[in-house]
Amino acid sequence: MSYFTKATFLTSAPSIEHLSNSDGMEVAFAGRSNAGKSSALNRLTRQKGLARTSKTPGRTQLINMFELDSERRLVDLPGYGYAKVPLDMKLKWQKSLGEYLQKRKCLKGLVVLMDIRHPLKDLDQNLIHWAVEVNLPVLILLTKADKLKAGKRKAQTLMVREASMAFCGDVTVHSFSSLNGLGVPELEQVLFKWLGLERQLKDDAEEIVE
Ligand SMILES: Nc1nc2c(ncn2[C@@H]2O[C@H](COP(=O)(O)OP(=O)(O)OP(=O)(O)O)[C@@H](O)[C@H]2O)c(=O)[nH]1
Ligand SMILES: [Mg+2]
Repeated sequence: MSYFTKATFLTSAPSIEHLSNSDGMEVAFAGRSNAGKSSALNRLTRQKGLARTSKTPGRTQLINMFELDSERRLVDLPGYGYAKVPLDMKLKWQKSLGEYLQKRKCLKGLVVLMDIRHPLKDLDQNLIHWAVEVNLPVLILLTKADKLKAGKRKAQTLMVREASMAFCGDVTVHSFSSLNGLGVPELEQVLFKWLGLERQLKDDAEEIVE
């Protein structure tokens, strides 16, 4: 059984300023509205209803925190870039997201999710730049990879890998599908590393062998 299946809902916060506990370690999932952040968290944790997903963009307005163990958390951030959100709210969100990346000491890495068919929009690039500036490692997941045939999927992944080199930081790119599980082992491996759980990875692997 994967370590991540034990995730439980911890708390919701209306904004980053309201986040309390900054002990331990956390990894945040960010991306445009509808990119598939909540679906990815559900797939990772093998819990269909852990994070709320929706066909309507902008569904996750709150920051939702999930606990893995007493020292480790996963964070589902509200999506950005949804056209119908008023401009002042958009600006406020961008400002607080920037502060979260800069100031939150327990943040160990950022997973940036982008639809494989429309990657690296302006706001995605800004976010990755902010993360790289504060030396935060970034994992780009190209979501909904099941929507493309293998050839196009590989071409898109290579294109984003090449483009991401321009960020000059610790940026890794994988294609991902919450529908069929593509990219889940790669995601798990990166999270184990960021959360200081390489030992757990070994245990999980041994369990599979047994
Ligand atoms: N085919 C396919 N659909 C997906 C995948 N991931 C998410 N979706 C669909 O995309 C829509 C949005 O998914 P969510 O997980 O709610 O997206 P989100 O990024 O959390 O959206 P917000 O909370 O609004 O920012 C839903 O209809 C999902 O079923 C995927 O890997 N493949
Ligand atoms: Mg969501």
